[in-house]
Amino acid sequence: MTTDPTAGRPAATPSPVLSIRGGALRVRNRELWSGLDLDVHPGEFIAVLGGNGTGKTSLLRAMLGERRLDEGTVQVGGHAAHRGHRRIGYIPQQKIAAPGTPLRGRDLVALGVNGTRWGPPISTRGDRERVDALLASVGAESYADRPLGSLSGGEQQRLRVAQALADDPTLLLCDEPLMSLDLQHQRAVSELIDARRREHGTAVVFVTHDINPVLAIVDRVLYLAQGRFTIGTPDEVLRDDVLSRLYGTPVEVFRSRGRVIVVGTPEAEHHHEVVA
Ligand SMILES: Nc1ncnc2c1ncn2[C@@H]1O[C@H](COP(=O)(O)OP(=O)(O)OP(=O)(O)O)[C@@H](O)[C@H]1O
Repeated sequence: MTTDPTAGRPAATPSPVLSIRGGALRVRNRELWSGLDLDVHPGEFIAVLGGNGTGKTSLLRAMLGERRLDEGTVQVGGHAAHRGHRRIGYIPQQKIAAPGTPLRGRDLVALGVNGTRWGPPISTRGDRERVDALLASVGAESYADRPLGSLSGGEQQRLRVAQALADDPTLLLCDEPLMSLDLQHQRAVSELIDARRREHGTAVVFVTHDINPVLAIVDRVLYLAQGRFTIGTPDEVLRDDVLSRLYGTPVEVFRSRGRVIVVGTPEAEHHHEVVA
């Protein structure tokens, strides 16, 4: 197991945006993981991989200050994580709006701009211009005035990205943002997030079941399994020996046409699906 919080990174890097020391989480007397040290630096893209219930969402909630770690500390920008941090953008696990939802895409993005995510409607000209710029940045102008419930999953997800970028975040937390999107929209949403971190130095923590759509842009992987974890570059982590040690069972990693396929994990056997 790799425990070095800077594993896989070159020396002499700027101060971390996010820093976890000795992190541990437990649910109902079950340890999800412990001893987690992780530094995430400006512009870094960290993928968090792992099967169902390994604590990926709980980890993001600890970064958001919505859940306390059972041990250890989480700092964002040098201060203890707390709720309502203005410089954290959050894309929660996708919820497609019901067909009758009257809220428009423009309103969703405006909620991110006007101070609190659930605050009053915006009114100032500056805010309206900011909403227009955000809508343009995700290519959503043409459907911004339609009710959310009438938009496709990919269109809604672009709007969620725009909302998460509204506060000019230094840290962007994404919880399965590609879930139920087709390949074209997976690529489009990944590119939006990648552009943000390249152009603004936003650090990205990206929870995903499938690393393949973002394999080319991931700097490091935090892989959670069996109450343990490992951290490193995709080449360091996505290997037979490393994952076999992590899972405690023989696991094979195949690479084909730029894709990674992991075979032999308990998740793959139970769900007949590829994990990474
Ligand atoms: N509020 C809660 N109360 C009790 N148990 C919880 C709570 N939130 C999460 N858990 C449990 O903690 C474990 C980790 O949940 P979490 O949602 O973090 O996992 P995950 O890795 O994000 O899973 P998935 O891939 O299925 O979304 C699960 O067993 C879950 O049932």
